[in-house]
Amino acid sequence: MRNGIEKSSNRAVMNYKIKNQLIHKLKSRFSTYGYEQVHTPTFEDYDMYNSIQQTVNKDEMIKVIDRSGKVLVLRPDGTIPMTRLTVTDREINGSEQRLFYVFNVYRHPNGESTEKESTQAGVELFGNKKPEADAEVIALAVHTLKEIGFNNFKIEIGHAGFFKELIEQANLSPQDLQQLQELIQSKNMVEMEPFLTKLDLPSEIQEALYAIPLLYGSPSAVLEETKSIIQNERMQHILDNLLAVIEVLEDYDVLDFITLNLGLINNMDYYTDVIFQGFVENIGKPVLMGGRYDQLGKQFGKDMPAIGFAYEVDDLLEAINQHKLTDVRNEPAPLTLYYVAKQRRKALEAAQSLREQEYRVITKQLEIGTAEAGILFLEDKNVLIDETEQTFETTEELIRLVEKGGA
Ligand SMILES: N[C@@H](Cc1c[nH]c[nH+]1)C(=O)O
Repeated sequence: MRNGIEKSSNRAVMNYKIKNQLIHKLKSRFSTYGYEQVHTPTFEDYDMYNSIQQTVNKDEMIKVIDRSGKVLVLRPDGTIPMTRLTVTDREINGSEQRLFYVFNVYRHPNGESTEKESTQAGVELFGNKKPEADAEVIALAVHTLKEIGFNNFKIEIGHAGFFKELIEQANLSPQDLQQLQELIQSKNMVEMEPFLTKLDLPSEIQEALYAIPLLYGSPSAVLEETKSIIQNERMQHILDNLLAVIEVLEDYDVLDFITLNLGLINNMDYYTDVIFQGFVENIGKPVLMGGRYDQLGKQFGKDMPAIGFAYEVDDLLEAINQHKLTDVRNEPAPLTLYYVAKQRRKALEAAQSLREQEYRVITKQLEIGTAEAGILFLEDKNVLIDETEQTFETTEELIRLVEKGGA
């Protein structure tokens, strides 16, 4: 205990501090790639979400009704409002845009989680369709994960169009499609085989679908294997596109962190091309998700290619804790300044001067037994009690003592 420091940091304070430091780190890194921060409203028009295709699942949205009876929704996603903002804002409309955000999204939980509210920190790159843009955001994801201190992590890259292309030819019922997606996602090869047999598909489609969960691993090997199940030009185009992105990622020197996973399925409908998720060791769910969504802009009136990703900040924090990567910078605890009633004015003045100099100061009336250490304004003297006791007259003298003591 120095200068009346009360060991204050309780769990809530610590957790918030760690979260803030993480967010600060992400924001600074996003900025160094030229992304600029914007914000969108928390309450949004339900009809807007309802009127567009490729939207958030309606059951997941959290609705509220305003005084006029209008149905609003708590921001269920970042990418949709960011796209609308970019399309409709005349100032930023037109050219390439790099934007980022840190805000909460609200969804009715599905799966194990019970939280309706989660913090996302995401980037969106609008107006660029090139593989270089895809690689840029993926490289940024790698850069941030490395910087946080993870060594063992992977960005899994897949393609939203690849699976779609195959199932289009298979013509499945929604239930079968759902089940197939689950089997692919869990790589459940044992159940996959009888399931596919039952569907009675042309054999080349059946084989291709069966192969999807196995198209997983180092980019070069997967790209090679995938060649054998290419059914048409569109699939060839998808493969060429993935290869082009991988080549840029090679130049970013991040291939060690990349896995190709053609069975990857993201839970948002708006993805059209490359999709990806970030996984760190021993954490079962992805800490970041993203992909290209070139058709969303059209829904708001402008054809505009786009790619981005978002960290689930709370999941990322859990991973940081598990991997013991918290590095909370210990700021000096606040100084405590005690006074007897008669000296209150003097003490408050001194506190003010210290605060002007960015010290954190708590003031308290002195009661018997309260002050073992701290800055005391007593009847007959002012004294700084630390490991030693030192008296002082003026605020300047006090500041000198505090600086010397490294309080
Ligand atoms: N909005 C997506 C993540 C994302 C950002 N940009 C593109 N995708 C999600 O919540 O999963």
